[in-house]
Amino acid sequence: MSQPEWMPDAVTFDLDGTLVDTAGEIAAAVNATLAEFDVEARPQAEITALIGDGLRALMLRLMAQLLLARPSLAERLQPDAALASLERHYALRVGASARAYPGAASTLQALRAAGVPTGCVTNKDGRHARMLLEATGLIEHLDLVIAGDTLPQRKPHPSVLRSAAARLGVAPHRLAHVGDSRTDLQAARNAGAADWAVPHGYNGGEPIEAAAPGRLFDDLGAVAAHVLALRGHRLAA
Ligand SMILES: O=C(O)COP(=O)(O)O
Ligand SMILES: [Mg+2]
Repeated sequence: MSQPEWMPDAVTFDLDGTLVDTAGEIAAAVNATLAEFDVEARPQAEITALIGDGLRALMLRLMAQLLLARPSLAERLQPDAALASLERHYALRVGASARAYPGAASTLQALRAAGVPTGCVTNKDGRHARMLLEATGLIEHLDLVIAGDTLPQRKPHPSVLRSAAARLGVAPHRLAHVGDSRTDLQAARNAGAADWAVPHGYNGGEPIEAAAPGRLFDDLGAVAAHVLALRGHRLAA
């Protein structure tokens, strides 16, 4: 007799690039910051490729790239001032143009209706994450939000998804985490959770296939369809 397929008891989702397409407003905030320091705008793709470890990390990496190419920019692009400016510009825009990916709300809803708790685990700061989840209406379909400043560590540290699992009342190996980036897959593997992915996100500008996800879904709707089919199978047996 064949083994029944592994089925999660809870599912967590990454935010940027997984539940919500935030790249446009992040790039707009970054370019508004650069303009304030008299630095020319960068292409959206260059900024998008830096999303994944939080806003501060994004800006510091972008500045390192810019300063490498043009050391003289150091005179006017100071890290503390640039980070403070980005915080202001992003706070003005967060949730304004970001859109939930197709199927985000219905997927969360369907999972919960089937008795599978849902969470959002992001490296974004909590205040920004909450604003986005409220603006997109996803917050009401989530049992848990863990942001980049909720715990002492952030993804991919093993404690993050272990803590998510504990708060959702399941063992880490009963959790599936769905993400758009290598960081998410690593966070899942480090915690002993399933490393699932969707292809529509950012992942440093590289296809997520290169990071060998345990399971790659075409879209968010396919995640719910998969879990519900497994549960139906299990319930019917
Ligand atoms: O804000 C970021 O850079 C990353 O956020 P994410 O963990 O939701 O992808
Ligand atoms: Mg992401």
